[in-house]
Amino acid sequence: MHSSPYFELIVPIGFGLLGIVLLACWGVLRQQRFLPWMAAGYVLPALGLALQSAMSNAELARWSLFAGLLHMSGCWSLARGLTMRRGQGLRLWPGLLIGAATLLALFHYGWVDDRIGQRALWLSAGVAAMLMLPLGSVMRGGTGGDPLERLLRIFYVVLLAYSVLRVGLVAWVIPFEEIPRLTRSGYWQVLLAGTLVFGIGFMCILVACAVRDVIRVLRKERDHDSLTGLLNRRAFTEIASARLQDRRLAPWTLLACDLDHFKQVNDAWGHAAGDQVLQTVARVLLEQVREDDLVARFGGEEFILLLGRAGPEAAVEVARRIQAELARHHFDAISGGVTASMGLAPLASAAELQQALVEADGQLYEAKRAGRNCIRVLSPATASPAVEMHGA
Ligand SMILES: Nc1nc2c(ncn2[C@@H]2O[C@H](COP(=O)(O)OP(=O)(O)OP(=O)(O)O)[C@@H](O)[C@H]2O)c(=O)[nH]1
Repeated sequence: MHSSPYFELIVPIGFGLLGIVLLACWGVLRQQRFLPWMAAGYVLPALGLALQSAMSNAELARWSLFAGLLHMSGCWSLARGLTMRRGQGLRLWPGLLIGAATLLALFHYGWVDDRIGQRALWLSAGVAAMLMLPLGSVMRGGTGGDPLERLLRIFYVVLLAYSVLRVGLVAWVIPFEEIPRLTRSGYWQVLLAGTLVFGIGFMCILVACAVRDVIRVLRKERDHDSLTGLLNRRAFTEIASARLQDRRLAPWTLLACDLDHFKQVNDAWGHAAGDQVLQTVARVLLEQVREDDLVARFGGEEFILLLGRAGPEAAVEVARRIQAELARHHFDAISGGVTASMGLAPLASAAELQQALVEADGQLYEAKRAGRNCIRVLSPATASPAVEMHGA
């Protein structure tokens, strides 16, 4: 089996292009800082392969150190990119040690004692050892059932297994010393074909993961209030409509909560202190409700809660609890607690959501008019503002 010189060139060029695609993706997805490392993990070995493909065995001996450097630094970049993707670092010294040992061996078997088989063996072993560096980082933690993450892991494990297997093949199966020109041999052709197919697959998964991660971040930014991290109005409406389909969570009550005289907090302690109070209030609200309840900030100092498995009486209990907690809470940014007015409205289905928002807001307005720091509830039976309760 003899390889075509075109094929020998197509593979490194293909790899270089894949590296450029990764770089271009990084240009768009700037937060994905692992992408340039992965791009280097493609481009540097591609240069090494191109160099090797163009040479006779005698030339390979003289250039082996340089080609080895390209392969080693490329593999280290790949390892660095994979650990960075998992939000971890990669220590430099194990990579330096592996790289130095490999290059030393390549120098010896290229310049001192020219033995192509030994060079191939040491380079394969160096590549396998370098690719092992991110093993712990890639395999640690669950994939959360994410098919892309699982696929990425599988690809990495196959890449590692292949690079280890290659060390065995090179050591015991392939008679390198009898191959007149390594880069025209069947071994080289299979190596290039396998590397190309694998490289394309790996790159597709990497890009898909990067795009998916960016979409997740954008979606989070779209759905959440940047100051408190709570749901914003848009996301609240969307998620509440879906949650209201779940009959197991009935009955529901909508709770509108607005801090009293918040302008005075800003005026007395400054806007930054006001921001900190809003963040703390958001935490208090989340602490006082169940996990499947929804808490949103609709803007300013107004918060909306959807309470499940809570009729008006249970919801009033929650509102009282929140008021009591806000009053006694120690806020770092201001002295003393804050008070809040609350308006409650029951609802039976998603179709009633918009109406219930208006009603809860109406009750909140009533609570403000009644002197603040109190709770108003729209009675479900009479659909009129019936219950009046003063808070803590
Ligand atoms: N620090 C801070 N203040 C905000 C934010 N959004 C709105 N505010 C302030 O909240 C205050 C709301 O003032 P008002 O609407 O008069 O309400 P209030 O002073 O709480 O009075 P009542 O609601 O009637 O009890 C304004 O001073 C806004 O500038 C924010 O994100 N951070």
